[in-house]
Amino acid sequence: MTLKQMLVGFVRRHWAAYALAALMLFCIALLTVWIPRQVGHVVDGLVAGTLHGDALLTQLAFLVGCGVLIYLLRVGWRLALFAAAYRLGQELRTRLYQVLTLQGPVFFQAKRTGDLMALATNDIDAVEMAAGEALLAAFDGSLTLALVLTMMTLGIDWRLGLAALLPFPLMAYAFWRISEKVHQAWQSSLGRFSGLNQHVQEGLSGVRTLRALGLTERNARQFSELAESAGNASYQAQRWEAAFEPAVGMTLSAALTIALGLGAYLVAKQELTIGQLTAFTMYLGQLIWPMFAAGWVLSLLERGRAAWDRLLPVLEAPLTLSDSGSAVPPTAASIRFERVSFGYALAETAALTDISLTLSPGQTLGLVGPTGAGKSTLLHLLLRQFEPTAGSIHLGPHALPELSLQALRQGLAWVPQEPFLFSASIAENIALARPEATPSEIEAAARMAAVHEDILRLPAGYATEIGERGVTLSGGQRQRVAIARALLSDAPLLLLDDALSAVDTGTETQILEHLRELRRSRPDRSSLIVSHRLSAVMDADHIVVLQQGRITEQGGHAELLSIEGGWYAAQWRYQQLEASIDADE
Ligand SMILES: Nc1ncnc2c1ncn2[C@@H]1O[C@H](COP(=O)(O)OP(=O)(O)OP(=O)(O)O)[C@@H](O)[C@H]1O
Repeated sequence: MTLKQMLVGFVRRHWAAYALAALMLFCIALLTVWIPRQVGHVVDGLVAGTLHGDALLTQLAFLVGCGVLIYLLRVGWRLALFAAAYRLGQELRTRLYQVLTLQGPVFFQAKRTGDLMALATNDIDAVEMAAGEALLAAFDGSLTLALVLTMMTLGIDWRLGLAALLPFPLMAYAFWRISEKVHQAWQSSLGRFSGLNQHVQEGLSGVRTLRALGLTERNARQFSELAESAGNASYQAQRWEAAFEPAVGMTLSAALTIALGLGAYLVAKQELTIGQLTAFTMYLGQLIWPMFAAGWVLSLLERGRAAWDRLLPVLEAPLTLSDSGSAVPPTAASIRFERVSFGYALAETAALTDISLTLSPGQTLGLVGPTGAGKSTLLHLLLRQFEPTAGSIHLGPHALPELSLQALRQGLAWVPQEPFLFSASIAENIALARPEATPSEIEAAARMAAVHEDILRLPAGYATEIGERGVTLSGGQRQRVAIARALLSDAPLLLLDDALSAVDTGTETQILEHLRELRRSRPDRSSLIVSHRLSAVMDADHIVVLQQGRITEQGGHAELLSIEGGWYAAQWRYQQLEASIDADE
């Protein structure tokens, strides 16, 4: 879809606002062309000595009244128009946001956050301007041009009108060449602004790391270079836009010279009155606005087109995951992986190979293995962030694609390795998946996640603001807030991805004990616990060891310990030794 098609569709949907603005502009244009004609009559009346006294005052009052009316109508059309244009900005932003929330990680791996933010702000603003200012200025300019030309040629003298138009084709050619350059310059400017945005976003997110590594100066230098390059690109675009002005000025000066020369000749031949020549030169002056409007409209449209060319591929990008399932998710969670394999797009080796495993309702499955073994990847497949390249995954009786993504994700309470907390109160962060939860339910979840006492020590307890504008929580506290969030949701399957790595072993034992109690009271709930620390999974009903994407050992804790030379047994001994050294210290 081109910018033009999109704008036509939008104007059709909001035709009433555009029609109202156009009607007001039409009245303005009529009044505007009527004024010089009236001034011409007044001048001729004064020259002939037929206009004086009350009649003269009435005429002048009439002219002032017209001026006030034009002013009011101008305010009116801008209000009507901008209300419509803002609606386009809002529609596009909502559409972009919806697209982004539906896309999977594959999409975000290929896109930079700074770019996406620039699209949602700068680029949509540019399209909004094209739908607002540009469309109406185009209408206003064309209307004024048509009326002024009619008055000049039919109302005054057609020979003078045609002669004054002689320089205009040259101006049209200049406009065409300049608008090409403006388009290229805006394309480059919007792209560089995106790069600048990306730099700011990364710089602010990683400001502590940059400071710790002593890289702030280098980063500031890079920023300054990017800012200069973005500034230059924008300046270049403005320079080309500025070229419209001299083109208008030169054309009008040439037209005025021709009009005055020929006009003087016609006056001398008494084929034109001085009043008519005065009115004609006033009309020529009125052509300034349509000419400027043309330059302005062209530059706004070119900027809008450059922004639309960047927005459209994102708005129309196919979803990286199909979402056509309609099955109802089961209330009791069981999972089944059947010969599942998966490789990341750019990776040379498979992240998971031939994985088969089962988790029954009410049971706990432990997933362990060395770093990079594929544990998180297995959870990502379960969350349908990626599709397996072979095999299938079932939640209850349904293969995952049979469920809608929304239904699937509502059935899973996932605590990632690095949970994200929003800039909101602790209570709101815990109640994210169930905003209607009562304070006592939130507190019960926090107690189960062993974070209640920590929260009470914060300045405003559960109402304490966290995130960028509030207090910063420790890694372990963040993990426990995220666990409380997961426990508060009604999802029957709890997925902990190394979610206890930052808490001490005492707290870990406490949380695991609470989880066991929860399972006894809700036997339909199951858990999948990924952990580096084997103590977190030793009581699980079944433990699976992953190494280099394959299952190498599985069974109960005791069974795995008895495997001679096995990874689990060796790791258990090592971790026990480590714990006893820690205890001695
Ligand atoms: N988005 C990605 N793109 C490409 N390769 C990836 C991606 N995410 C993970 N990998 C690779 O897939 C393999 C498995 O990674 P995964 O994160 O699942 O391991 P893990 O067992 O969870 O590791 P850890 O215990 O360190 O969290 C690793 O080799 C990793 O480098």
